[in-house]
Amino acid sequence: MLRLDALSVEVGDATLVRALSLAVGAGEVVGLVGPNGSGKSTALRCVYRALRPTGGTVWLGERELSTLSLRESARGVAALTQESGTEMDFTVEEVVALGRTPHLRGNQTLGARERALCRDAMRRLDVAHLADRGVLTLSGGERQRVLAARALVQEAGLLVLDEPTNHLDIRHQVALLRLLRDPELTVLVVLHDLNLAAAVCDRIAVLDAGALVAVGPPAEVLTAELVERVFGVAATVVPHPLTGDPQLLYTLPPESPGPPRPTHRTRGTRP
Ligand SMILES: Nc1ncnc2c1ncn2[C@@H]1O[C@H](COP(=O)(O)OP(=O)(O)OP(=O)(O)O)[C@@H](O)[C@H]1O
Repeated sequence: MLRLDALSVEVGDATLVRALSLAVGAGEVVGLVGPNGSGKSTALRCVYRALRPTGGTVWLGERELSTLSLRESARGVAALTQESGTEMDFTVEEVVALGRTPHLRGNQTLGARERALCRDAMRRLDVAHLADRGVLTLSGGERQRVLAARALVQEAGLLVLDEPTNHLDIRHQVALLRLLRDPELTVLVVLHDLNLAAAVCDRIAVLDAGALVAVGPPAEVLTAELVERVFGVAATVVPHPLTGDPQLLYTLPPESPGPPRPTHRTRGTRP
């Protein structure tokens, strides 16, 4: 469904993404993880056409992404990203309806089916009660859920999400990730929380310094050795008692002996 073929992004002397080859099959959820600055968002931006790669090819089904019109690619790829902002003072209902734009012609308005689709997405993302509110008045998590609803109603074959759980409380994180486990959806998602990634993803791809260093089912990829090597963190990996998914437990390392702290001066002891 989605295939990145030796995708590279170079800016000046820097290689942000290095010959990345990765496929996401129809109905699959693939997670992209890696340290800060490892190239995850950059790779994703090439998929939703915010950035033109300097090398390699993005295939959407049988078609090369760069040959599609913007309307065609908006029907094929829906994105929920850090760039999905809504600076205009639309209502929640209006913002969600914007997700249908790639399917409308000219000034065509939404039909009954489309309005029902929007209502359903708002219900699933728990924002129906906010329908008439201006998006600029929403909290960060509420706004993130509105943008997720907008991406869902786009009914694109492929959904790409960049840290979609940003701003969400744990109930809404779990609910949003649950929505991704829909056989109708093909998903490429950037996640920082490796435990949530293990719970939701069929496969996990690990980027380090722009290069793919591991890809496979969570239990094969999320080993203590990989987490130490890529993230520089000691983790204990245990199977989830109910699902068997790998879960990582972290302990804070002892504080390194830095310079001596200034001694606490108590009142009345000024020299
Ligand atoms: N236009 C640019 N020019 C130079 N460097 C850039 C440019 N855009 C991004 N970078 C750098 O490329 C690297 C990869 O950035 P990217 O946003 O893809 O990382 P990321 O893996 O998504 O990180 P994070 O986990 O912090 O969101 C970073 O070091 C970033 O500073």
